[in-house]
Amino acid sequence: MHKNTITFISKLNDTLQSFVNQCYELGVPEDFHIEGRTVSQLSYHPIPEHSLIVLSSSNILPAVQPYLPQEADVIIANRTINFMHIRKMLELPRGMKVLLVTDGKKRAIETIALLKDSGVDLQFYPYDPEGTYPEDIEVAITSGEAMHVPPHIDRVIDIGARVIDLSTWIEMYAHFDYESKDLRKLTARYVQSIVYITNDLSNEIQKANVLSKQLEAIVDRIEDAVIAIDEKDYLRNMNHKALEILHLQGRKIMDQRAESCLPLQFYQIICKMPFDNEEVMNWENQTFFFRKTNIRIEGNHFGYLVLFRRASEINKLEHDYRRKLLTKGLVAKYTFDHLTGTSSSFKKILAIAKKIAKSNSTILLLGESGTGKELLAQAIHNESARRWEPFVGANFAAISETLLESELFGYEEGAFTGARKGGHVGLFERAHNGTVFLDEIGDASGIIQNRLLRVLQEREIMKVGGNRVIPIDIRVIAATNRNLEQMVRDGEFRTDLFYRLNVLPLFIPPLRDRKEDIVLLISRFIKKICHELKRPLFTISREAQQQMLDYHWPGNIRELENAIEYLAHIAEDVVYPEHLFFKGKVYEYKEAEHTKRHELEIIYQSYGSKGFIDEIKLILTILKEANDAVGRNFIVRQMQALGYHITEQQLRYRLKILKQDHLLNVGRGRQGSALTKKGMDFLQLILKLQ
Ligand SMILES: Nc1ncnc2c1ncn2[C@@H]1O[C@H](COP(=O)(O)OP(=O)(O)OP(=O)(O)O)[C@@H](O)[C@H]1O
Repeated sequence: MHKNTITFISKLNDTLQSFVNQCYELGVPEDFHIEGRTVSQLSYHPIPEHSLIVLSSSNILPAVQPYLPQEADVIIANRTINFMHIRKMLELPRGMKVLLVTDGKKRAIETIALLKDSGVDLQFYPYDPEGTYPEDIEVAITSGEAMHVPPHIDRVIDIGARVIDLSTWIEMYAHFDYESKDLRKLTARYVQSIVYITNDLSNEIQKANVLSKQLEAIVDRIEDAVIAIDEKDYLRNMNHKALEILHLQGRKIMDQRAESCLPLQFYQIICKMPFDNEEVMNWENQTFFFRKTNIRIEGNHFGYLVLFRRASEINKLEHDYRRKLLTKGLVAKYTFDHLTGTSSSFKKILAIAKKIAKSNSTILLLGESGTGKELLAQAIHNESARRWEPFVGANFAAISETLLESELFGYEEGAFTGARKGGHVGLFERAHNGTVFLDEIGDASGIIQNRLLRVLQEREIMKVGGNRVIPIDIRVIAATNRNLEQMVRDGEFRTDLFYRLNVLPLFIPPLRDRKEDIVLLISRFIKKICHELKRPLFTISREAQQQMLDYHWPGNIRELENAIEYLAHIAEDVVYPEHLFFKGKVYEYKEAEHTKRHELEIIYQSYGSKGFIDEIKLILTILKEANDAVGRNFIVRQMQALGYHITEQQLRYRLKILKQDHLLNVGRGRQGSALTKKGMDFLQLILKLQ
């Protein structure tokens, strides 16, 4: 029989194990004999006689009682946290919500009390299998009982079973009359484990200091002014920029209440501001862009961050960026404000163009040469979300085919004789994130069409002589004055490429079909050119203006602009008919037949999509056969006789559309409607296509 036997008893084996480990760690005297029993072992593994019995908790006393030897000495252990494991908890952010899990709520509450006494600053919730706890908890802490942690919590910190505290050890030593030197050794060892963790902590604190200095340096280098305020309204960080804007340099404000150290009006602004929204605010007569964001760490809220910057600085940045693009020739100069025109057809185009500018889809601009397709493409780019990114144009009629491929896709170094060192970045690559304008697409050769199709389908390019694909993000706007549909039919243009491009087609009517715009354009160009030439403004006589309105402008707006420039050189204050170089020329409606037909086809498609075609065909046929202007009543009656029931209101709407598209003329008052030449052509097209 050993003289100094201690028998530890607990419910769980792990707890017994941690007690035995603690004996070795503390270096108990050699004549100590350690025994261990779980409660369930007691029935077949009795407690040795004369042993000092140490119970893990008073809870197990009733279960142990029947097995206690007579006059046994029993100590109920005071238990404490194993400090070696406390570190894991200190890594969690202060005040974070955590679930404390043991085998029952009571012990969880005890452990929480212990942890709080040890200075652990977390928001603990005791786990109760039947109870509730906040749903957003993401971390569980357990003292050796990870098996009870609810399965949806992924992060579990096991701080091990609680160990026996110093007071119980002293009580055990006293029971066996150990000398004071043994006690001193015990306390020294016990305290040492706390010293280890203190050392660890001081290292951690040093590391944290370095990190915080690094963070400060980084925050200071941010161009925005930054303020971090914690959830209790204390200022935790503020960079130089913020100090400067708020005139707070040199003041000791860190870790003070934000309300008491920030200028009151400023404080009110940031309090009222919604989260995660860019806000424009005025402060001391300057405009600022503000942004306020929550600071969340592992689902817990730790205050918020305010970032702000003077609008003028942002404008400067954007300006600099644009200037950079400009020097590379990658900027779209024109916006919708540069597009002149008041005719209803032109206004309709502008309205559609503004709408489709916002989308990312490919746009196909159709129209005769000089109608403003490139101008519109630039305006669309500048109205889109890509406006700060490059706008790159390629003209398929202007570059030779041999050059075109390397211009579009770039080439690798050594791709061919004469290839530049370092290779060449192609147009598509330069346009990355921006817009590519494919002008005169109808002039692209078969080979280029194949390559283009690939780019549009795959959104990636391969350089000439290269073997690597480069992904690109571009918006495509294509333009042509040719009839692509006819070209497809004639086998000159790839069908699949046509469908890729024809996503959002937009037809710009020739100038002769929107004469209302001519006067406005004339006055705009006069101002522009006189300003450039630094000459006084001039006017156009009524007769000359009438001739200009009657002229058919085959070169469209470009021709009109050139005409005004010419006049600015030759005319004094007033332009008379004799100044006009096209005087006497007769308007012949023989401009590109294909463009005319294409326009009619687009009208056909648009009526088709509204389901009007049959009715329109009937209306046009009635008008044609009447061979004169007829009233609405007449048309309604004729249609009814042919089995079509249409109200006068419905008819009025259809006539309005036909008039807008110049397919018929509607006379004033009771004069009725009559077919135009264009209307006649359109009827023929319907008959042909049906
Ligand atoms: N609505 C408009 N308002 C003012 N100027 C315009 C307008 N449309 C075109 N212009 C001017 O007319 C000229 C021709 O325009 P643009 O080059 O865009 O035409 P385009 O249809 O692309 O011609 P092309 O098919 O020959 O390339 C340009 O100088 C442009 O500034």
